Amino acid sequence: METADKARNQGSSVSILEKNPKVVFVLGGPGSGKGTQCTNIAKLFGYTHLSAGDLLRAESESDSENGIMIKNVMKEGKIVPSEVTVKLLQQKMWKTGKDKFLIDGFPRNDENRAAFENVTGIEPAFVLYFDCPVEEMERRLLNRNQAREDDKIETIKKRFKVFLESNPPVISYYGEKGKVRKIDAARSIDKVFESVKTIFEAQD
Ligand SMILES: Nc1ncnc2c1ncn2[C@@H]1O[C@H](COP(=O)(O)OP(=O)(O)OP(=O)(O)O)[C@@H](O)[C@H]1O
Ligand SMILES: Nc1ccn([C@@H]2O[C@H](COP(=O)(O)O)[C@@H](O)[C@H]2O)c(=O)n1
Repeated sequence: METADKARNQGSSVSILEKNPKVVFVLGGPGSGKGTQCTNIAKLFGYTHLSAGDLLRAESESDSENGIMIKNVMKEGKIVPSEVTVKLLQQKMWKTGKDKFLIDGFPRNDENRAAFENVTGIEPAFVLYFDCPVEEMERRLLNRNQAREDDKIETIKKRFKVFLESNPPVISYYGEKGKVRKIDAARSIDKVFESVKTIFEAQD
């Protein structure tokens, strides 16, 4: 097998680095609007949108050895071990063949952050942080289509608790590096996107 093919199969970090990818982490609580805004950013600015939650949901439905473990962790609103999530992201990044990524819902905690940087050697260009009050996020999640098992109120409460405990260290870490772009996400989708656009126009 050719080296590049091997690397592609293994999700090798060396191969990803060859592309010198630009990565933007997109953070915010459950229901803050990350996915909605990422769809718009991807369209307008040509980024590839990768949602850590979507990758984990897909993996949980597969026959993989991790499937049941992931399902159970997600049902409890907890954070899946970093090596699992980083591997999924790494493989997906390589398979797309693209070099500009929005990574939505990652890093969820400091362990996620360190694992990604250690394994891939990639530092984000910046971190978009959608700041939204819990009450508004709860309203949005309960009004979403109720297609996700973790959008039941019991799991929503657990997800908020985990977010409130785990997100601040990540924001502090990147804040000290001057990489956090905080956005008031408690406004309409269009208003939030106006702020988002200003940030990306200044970067690209
Ligand atoms: N600014 C907004 N104002 C009102 N509703 C919004 C806004 N942004 C997103 N929504 C709606 O709120 C719900 C949650 O949005 P979205 O899925 O984008 O959030 P998220 O941060 O990706 O959530 P999760 O982390 O749970 O995946 C969706 O139904 C979406 O249509
Ligand atoms: N880095 C991550 C991201 C997500 N999870 C798990 O997935 C759930 C849903 O995530 P969304 O971003 O789609 O809301 C989340 O509650 C976690 O259980 C994770 O473990 N690690």
